[in-house]
Amino acid sequence: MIAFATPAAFAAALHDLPLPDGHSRAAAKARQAQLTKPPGSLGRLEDIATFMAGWQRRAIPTLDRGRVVVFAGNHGVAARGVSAFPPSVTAQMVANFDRGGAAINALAAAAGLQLRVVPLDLDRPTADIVEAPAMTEAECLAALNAGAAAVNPELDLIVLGEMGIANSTAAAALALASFGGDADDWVGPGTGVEGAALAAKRHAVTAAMARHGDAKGDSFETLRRLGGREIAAIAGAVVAARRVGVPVMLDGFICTAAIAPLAAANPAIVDHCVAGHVSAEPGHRRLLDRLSLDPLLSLGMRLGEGSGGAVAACVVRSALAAHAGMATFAEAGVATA
Ligand SMILES: O=C(O)c1ccc[n+]([C@@H]2O[C@H](COP(=O)([O-])O)[C@@H](O)[C@H]2O)c1
Ligand SMILES: Cc1cc2nc[nH]c2cc1C
Repeated sequence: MIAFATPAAFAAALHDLPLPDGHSRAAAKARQAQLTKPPGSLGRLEDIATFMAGWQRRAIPTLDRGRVVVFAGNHGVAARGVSAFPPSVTAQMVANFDRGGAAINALAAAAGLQLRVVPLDLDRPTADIVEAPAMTEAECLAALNAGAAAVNPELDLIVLGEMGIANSTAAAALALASFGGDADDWVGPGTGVEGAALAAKRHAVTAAMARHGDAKGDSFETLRRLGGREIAAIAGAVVAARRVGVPVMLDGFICTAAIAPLAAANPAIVDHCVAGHVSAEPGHRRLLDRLSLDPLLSLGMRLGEGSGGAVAACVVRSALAAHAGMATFAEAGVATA
């Protein structure tokens, strides 16, 4: 299992990243060319099969062991009135996940994925990022390692999700620190703020950036100062998954923002990741563009909790079913072009 002992060890894990297996990719591509369809006619499904083959290191990849992991955390910046909901909702939704009543329970089951929920110190919110670093070094390392611990090397796919009232403020700050621009480029309604609350959110992101902006260029420090526990856990999970060769399905704006500081340090960190969807949060499209990620779906979703990633996993399942199950031209006796 992967663990990061120090901030320097985390930074080092972002370099010399493992590559997909070229032979398995080539074998999958060759198989696609032999299946009974005009070449390329399954479009993106063909690319998904090849992608999964490379990371799973086999010509015929599977989705028998897929897992959704939802990390939850609370945020001190919530006290600034930047969310439409009170922070108590984070723990209440975790209880709802545990009872099976949330969207992700239904969507993970529909996608044939196991669901794991990881609450991270919910009764100890991170510090308000306008006033102080969100986390201490030890807290940030613990969160990164909680993420890494959720990655079983035997998984065929891991779908990452989050729950945390006010975390779209932290996500906007991370995107700003990683890719520049101004607060307006990255701040949006989140759970549904408008008017004075939206202005408070914009102000919080601008002020947090003024305080912590000198950390940009250092992915650990950026996560520690501007992120949150569930966000750092996603970052840790993405790095750990890469080191053990497990492909990752990303969810919405917050989930994607978690890897923005990593991609700023090494853009190749996204190579084992698929963007499940583009959420309705306006900054998400911009962030995906900066990461050169092309989302599979655009459904107007903005829920988080891994929901968009779980729906997109159904597309992966379809891609792999066609790849494994179709006959070749030779097997079916169908004439080639
Ligand atoms: O995934 C998204 O793109 C997304 C967009 C807006 C809101 N959310 C969810 O809503 C919460 C963050 O919104 P907020 O307004 O509390 O910052 C958090 O629990 C997220 O999972 C998620
Ligand atoms: C009810 C609710 C459910 C959520 N799931 C993810 N983020 C959420 C935010 C709220 C407010």
